[in-house]
Amino acid sequence: MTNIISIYNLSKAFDGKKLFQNFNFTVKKNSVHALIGANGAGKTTLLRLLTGLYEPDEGKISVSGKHAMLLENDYLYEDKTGLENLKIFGLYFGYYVKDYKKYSDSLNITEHLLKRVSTYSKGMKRKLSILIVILINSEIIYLDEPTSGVDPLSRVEIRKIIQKLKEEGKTILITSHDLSEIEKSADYVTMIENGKVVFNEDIDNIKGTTLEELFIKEGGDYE
Ligand SMILES: Nc1ncnc2c1ncn2[C@@H]1O[C@H](COP(=O)(O)OP(=O)(O)OP(=O)(O)O)[C@@H](O)[C@H]1O
Repeated sequence: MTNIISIYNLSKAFDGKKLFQNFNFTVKKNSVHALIGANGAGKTTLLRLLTGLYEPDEGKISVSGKHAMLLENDYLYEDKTGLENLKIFGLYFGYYVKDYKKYSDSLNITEHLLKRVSTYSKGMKRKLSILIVILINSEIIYLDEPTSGVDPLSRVEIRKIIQKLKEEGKTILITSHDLSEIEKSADYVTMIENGKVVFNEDIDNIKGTTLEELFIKEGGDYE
């Protein structure tokens, strides 16, 4: 499998403090790759570097394809319905709203789309944001904490949609603190700490030990 994302020798500092130094990282095309690490490890910053929001100080970042990103927080029009949100974001991003049903059914939010977002639970808002990101139909999908604050049933639905996207040929890079969820949905896991790769594994190679055990062994302060 070819690499769709390659980071070579990245350095990035904030206010003179180095976060990433000689950092190397690759993501295989059409895989589900998880980035884990304690608070402040650099996961969101890495996504910002990949999406061009931040410039590297040194090194090379190569991304072969268009991306869309689920942000850490949901930015939705609370006083509009779910469907109206889909339409508004469709205007911004240039997607056709008619293509949404197969995904909204999998996410189990179709029947809620005529309700105002202000009546939604955190899980429903997260799923609506994910639906918008999916409809953008880019090759690479970044999901920053997709299951944070989400109920167990919605977590299963989000996991299923990630697999569906993979079957459609997408590449998905997820940041998460939800290690049991990552074990179920990722093909590859990279743990970062203080801007360094602590381990980078094929999920099949860590079977027998849990990600949580590995995380603690490698020094992360898992909450
Ligand atoms: N624009 C910025 N200016 C100054 N410091 C920054 C900036 N962006 C990120 N940082 C610093 O980089 C470090 C990593 O933050 P980041 O949000 O990437 O961590 P994270 O792994 O995503 O954490 P969390 O799990 O809490 O979301 C933090 O110490 C943060 O203060």
